[in-house]
Amino acid sequence: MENKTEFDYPHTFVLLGASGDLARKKIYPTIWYLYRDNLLPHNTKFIGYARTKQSVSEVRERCQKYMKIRPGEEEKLETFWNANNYVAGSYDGRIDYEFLNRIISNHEKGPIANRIFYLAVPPTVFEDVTVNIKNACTSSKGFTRVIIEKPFGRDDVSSEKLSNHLAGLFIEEQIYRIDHYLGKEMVQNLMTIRFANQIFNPAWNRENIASVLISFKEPFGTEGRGGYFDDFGIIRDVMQNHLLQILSLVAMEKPVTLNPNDIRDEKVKVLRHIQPIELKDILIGQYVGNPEGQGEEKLGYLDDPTVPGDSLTPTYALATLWINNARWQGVPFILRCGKALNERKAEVRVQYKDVPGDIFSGHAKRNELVIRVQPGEALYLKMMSKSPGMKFDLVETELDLTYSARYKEASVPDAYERLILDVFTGTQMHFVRSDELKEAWRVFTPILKDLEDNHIKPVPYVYGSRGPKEADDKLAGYDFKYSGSYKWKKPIH
Ligand SMILES: NC(=O)C1=CN([C@@H]2O[C@H](COP(=O)(O)OP(=O)(O)OC[C@H]3O[C@@H](n4cnc5c(N)ncnc54)[C@H](OP(=O)(O)O)[C@@H]3O)[C@@H](O)[C@H]2O)C=CC1
Ligand SMILES: O=C1O[C@H](COP(=O)(O)O)[C@@H](O)[C@H](O)[C@H]1O
Repeated sequence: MENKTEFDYPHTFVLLGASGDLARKKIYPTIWYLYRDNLLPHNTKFIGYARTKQSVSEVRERCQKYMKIRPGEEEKLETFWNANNYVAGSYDGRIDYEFLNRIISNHEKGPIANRIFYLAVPPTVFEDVTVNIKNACTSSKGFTRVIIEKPFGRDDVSSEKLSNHLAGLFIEEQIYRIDHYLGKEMVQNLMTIRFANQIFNPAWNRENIASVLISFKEPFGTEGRGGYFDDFGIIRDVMQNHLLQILSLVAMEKPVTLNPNDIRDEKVKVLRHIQPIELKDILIGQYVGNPEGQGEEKLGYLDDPTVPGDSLTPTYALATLWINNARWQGVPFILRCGKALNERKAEVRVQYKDVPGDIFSGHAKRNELVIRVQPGEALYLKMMSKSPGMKFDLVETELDLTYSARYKEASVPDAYERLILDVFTGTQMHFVRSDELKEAWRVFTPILKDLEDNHIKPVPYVYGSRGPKEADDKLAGYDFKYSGSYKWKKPIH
């Protein structure tokens, strides 16, 4: 008898919210890349579902410019779109989902057939959609998995309500909560760096590390999309999820095995050691226009017509978290994120303590291990060395692993590509479990409430700057030393 694997059975990928921005710009292109690279089960069909009446050709046309089609791929692209279907239906009408179910069933020949539902829909229809998937579209002869995107609520209460709702419909193994930062190369590398290198592990603690700075910077503002953002703000948009996920990977203990639940158990454990953030440990900012800037840079957050003129929503935040365990007690973990800043950057900066027993008259600067998530994946360790030649002076230098130089042939997949493929293969290592989410909201809900209830005014900062000046003073107060003396020379390869 022929030996079939999971990948030989029919799979259906249903994209709910197929007419929207996320679907067009991110999800259709992602499933195309996976299909193009033959990474998906060969018998996979794709169905778009949304209220808008449209044909597959219209979906295709709208996605075209985001698909990055290379010469020679035209034929494959045709077969991709031939494997697509589109169903127009409501989000709350069971009858529409029964119709969707019939369409899915049409190609499910054989004893096993698996289904994946991607919810690229606004949170307002989340409950209706999931109830209808459960009642009308669950696979009767294979797995049913649902992928959901943030926001997973806006505080502890609403998040718990959503978790309870989902738990009433699906088991945790069916729920894939996306935090796309968990799909990024260097975020995935954190565990390897820490646990596959004896040089880092013994010094990864409060005896050696002064502070940890985790940053996210974006060089553009809300650009007319402030309506959505204003309801959430940068803390909910980036800090409570992406930056906290990175923190948990930097700070957690070594998991028992690489099993996804062992890893997530450790992430939950370290989060449980974190106290809710206090007002004294946070600084919030909001960008104002730069009169000398160009185009959008001239406009402040409040100039966005979709934002209320008196909005106090932060577009920048710096918060310090304290982990009260034996490894980290007293070490500030500083999370910093903002929009309309001077550059695009996401990085982890582990700053080591000053060398005790100084014999270099105060010239030795602190070591820093920098893990740059983007742009341009890199890991570099800033260190002191003797200046080359006759002199005995110190120089600041680095051990540098820049991916573009070291791995010239490697192509780093996009975060969504990895994560969607993980859903097909059933690996939940890079997805957020409900108890992780609960801990994240426990840490952030009180401070969000404090900021909102007390109408705390964000500090203004200029579009295109490094953020509020006060943020650097705050950093210095948390034992993060910046000397400004490090000079990097890009190597010539
Ligand atoms: N492999 C590679 O590609 C490597 C690249 N480099 C590059 O060299 C450059 C310098 O390296 P880097 O590690 O950033 O070293 P630096 O110590 O020079 O840090 C520079 C960063 O410090 C921050 N900063 C500036 N002023 C202050 C202040 N008053 N207080 C606190 N922080 C401040 C700024 O970032 P922010 O605005 O975020 O606060 C700035 O980008 C970077 O562009 C880096 O990417 C270096 C080594 C290897
Ligand atoms: O989740 C979000 O992330 C993006 C930034 O993602 P990146 O992969 O481009 O770094 C951010 O722009 C958006 O506001 C936020 O919701």
